[in-house]
Amino acid sequence: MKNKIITANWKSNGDTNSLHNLLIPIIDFIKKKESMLKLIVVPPFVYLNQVHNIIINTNIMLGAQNVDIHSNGAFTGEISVDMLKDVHVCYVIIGHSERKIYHKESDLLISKKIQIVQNAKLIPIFCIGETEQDYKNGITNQICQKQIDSVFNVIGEKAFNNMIIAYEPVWAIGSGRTPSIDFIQDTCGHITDYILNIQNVKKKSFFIQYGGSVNESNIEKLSKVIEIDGFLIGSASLFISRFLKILTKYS
Ligand SMILES: O=C(CO)COP(=O)(O)O
Repeated sequence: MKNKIITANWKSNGDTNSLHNLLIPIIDFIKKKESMLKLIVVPPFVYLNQVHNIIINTNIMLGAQNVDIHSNGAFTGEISVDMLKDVHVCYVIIGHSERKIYHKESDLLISKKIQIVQNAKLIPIFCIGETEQDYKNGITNQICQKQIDSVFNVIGEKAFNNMIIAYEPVWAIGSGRTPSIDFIQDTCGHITDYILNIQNVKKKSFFIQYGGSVNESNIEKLSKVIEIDGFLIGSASLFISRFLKILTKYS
């Protein structure tokens, strides 16, 4: 049976009302549909508690968009992994390209965050992917390998067990453009083989999502990629009619 995991990354969007109004029909859909689909919703930090209270008693899971590497203490403005656990977070997006671009997060910091998250028994959604220039230069595989190597160097091969890896080409995020199906297939296949080789095993113990301009028009085509276990969706997950179409087509 193919894994189907959808993560809705709401980024820095929404408010108390709009997130409530978004979630109610999603919960209705998930309850009615006997589907193998697993759904993770990832609101901004300040709405985690509210969202938890709405999705409680459903099988929708809660994710966070970031975490600090420090535990509780004098780190003004930061959120620790203990706080995330306290508000029932199970997944944490780490290494998103927007955090690399706007907050200058390095591969080393990202690897440390993954370690913190795993030590707390939460599951990282580790974002990797190439810039447009890398894509044009034909070095996508090397870029993904470098990002994977950094995690391996800090945590070792066990890092990849049960992890979600999100292949998100930076140039596809929010642009309306996606790589070809063949390209996604080849890249995700390469990521899988590369990690299996590091682990020296044959069986995959991690999941791969694709992210970047996934929408209601391309979801059917994208879901044909056999290497993919699901999708990390940004803007299309903020509009209920679009998101329900995605869930319907993918279920
Ligand atoms: O960055 C993304 C999800 O983390 C993708 O965003 P879009 O779906 O808006 O392209």
